[in-house]
Amino acid sequence: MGALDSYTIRAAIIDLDGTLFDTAGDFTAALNGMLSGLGARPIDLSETIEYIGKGTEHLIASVLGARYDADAASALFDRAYADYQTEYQRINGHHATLYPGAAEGVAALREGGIRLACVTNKPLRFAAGLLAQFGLAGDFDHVFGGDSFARKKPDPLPMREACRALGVTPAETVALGDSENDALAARAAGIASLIVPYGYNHGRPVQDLDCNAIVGTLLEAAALILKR
Ligand SMILES: O=C(O)COP(=O)(O)O
Ligand SMILES: [Mg+2]
Repeated sequence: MGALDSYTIRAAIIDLDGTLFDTAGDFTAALNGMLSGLGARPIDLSETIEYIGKGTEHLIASVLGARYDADAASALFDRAYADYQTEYQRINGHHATLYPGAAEGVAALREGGIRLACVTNKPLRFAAGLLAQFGLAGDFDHVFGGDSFARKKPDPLPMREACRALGVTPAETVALGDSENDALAARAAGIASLIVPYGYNHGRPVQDLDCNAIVGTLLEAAALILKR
């Protein structure tokens, strides 16, 4: 019995950071550009990874919160947020790599006639820019970012809106992600989910997540979805 045997899947909603791409190096470089302008302690990859996944506001608030008291962190937020975006725009894709099986999984799903949306908490322009750099933009029917809707994952709104845009029901859709934000959003939207173990789940094991299955790669996910 495969994890999706009772489903007829017509669409997949794929997360970006930690699922398609290892972007921890891009995040770390942009944060360090911002932190050096503030004269604050730099960040390393392992600290960055704990904060990725809940969008830019959460990321900046977490980084400042680990370096300043609450009043100083909130006073610095607007400047830090603006500086971070400038830095990220400049370095987007310089350090990012596709995970093994990610491009192959996307290609297999497309060839199998599955409609695809990318739903990420990353700002839309950075997500669209990265997909374009790696030649994947054309594979997605829609791309939605953390600034595309009023609420981000783990709220189900982005998943519901993606289903609407794709012209499918939640029951015909599967979400592929790397974190609790994807699993919770999918569950609340009534969408099945497959989770990869190699991304960013705030330092916690993905085995504890409420999902349909853990899959080693997106290519493995594609095989389950296409029931090959
Ligand atoms: O920008 C983030 O917080 C990461 O977003 P994602 O894991 O939803 O792609
Ligand atoms: Mg992710």
